[in-house]
Amino acid sequence: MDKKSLRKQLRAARREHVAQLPDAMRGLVFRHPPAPLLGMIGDDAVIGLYRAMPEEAPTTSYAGFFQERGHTIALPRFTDPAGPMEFAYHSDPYGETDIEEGAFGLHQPLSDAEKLSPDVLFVPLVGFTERGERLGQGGGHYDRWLADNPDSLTIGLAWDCQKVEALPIEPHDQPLAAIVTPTRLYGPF
Ligand SMILES: Nc1nc2c(c(=O)[nH]1)N(C=O)[C@@H](CNc1ccc(C(=O)N[C@@H](CCC(=O)O)C(=O)O)cc1)CN2
Ligand SMILES: Nc1ncnc2c1ncn2[C@@H]1O[C@H](COP(=O)(O)OP(=O)(O)OP(=O)(O)O)[C@@H](O)[C@H]1O
Repeated sequence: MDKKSLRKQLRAARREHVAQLPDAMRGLVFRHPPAPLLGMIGDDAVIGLYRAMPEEAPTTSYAGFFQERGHTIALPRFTDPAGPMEFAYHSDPYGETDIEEGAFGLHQPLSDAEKLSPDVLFVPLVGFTERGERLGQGGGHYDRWLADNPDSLTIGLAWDCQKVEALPIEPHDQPLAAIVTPTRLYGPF
């Protein structure tokens, strides 16, 4: 199946899965990274997160967790929707006073927030394989950023229903170091 059809099918599966999740479950999943991954994250690591859309794996608990441990948190930011994605300092994951609406309807750090280069990057997925291949929204934003920043530790967050046997991987597709779902850790590879 091509990427476009796969995205359509996987977004529908994700939507249905999240719609049937009991409210009480939402706060219990993705609380903090599994121990094998935490052991790979240095105390000084800058942590790149994303502001989850309702159907994506939630990141609120990870933001609180890393903030409490003294990590610097960064979020994606676009100065121009047609331009590259960058990451910038997110100082207030609890109060969310330092973000505004940006490209793609997503909330992002203010334009004067310091630009940062995350050492560890948690990325949203549309689909993944158990070998660490990923399918994203199709903008190429993460693929491009990862091509320019090959040393970052890249970890996908996804629901179990987003796993597929195979993806039509292209040369520019950047693999993940690990994937976390509510029931499994795939990798680290
Ligand atoms: N929460 C979140 N933040 C993110 C991303 C993401 O996938 N999720 N990105 C990933 O690159 C970057 C923004 N790029 C994006 C590129 C395309 C679409 C997009 O096509 N959105 C669809 C709706 C998708 C859906 O229904 O799930 C749209 O606008 O029609 C979204 C974000 C950085 N921040
Ligand atoms: N390193 C790169 N340099 C230039 N163009 C790139 C690069 N990586 C990806 N692209 C372009 O971005 C577009 C989207 O790529 P693709 O469909 O693989 O995105 P994706 O798997 O959904 O991942 P992403 O989350 O990165 O958007 C493609 O047209 C691709 O050619």
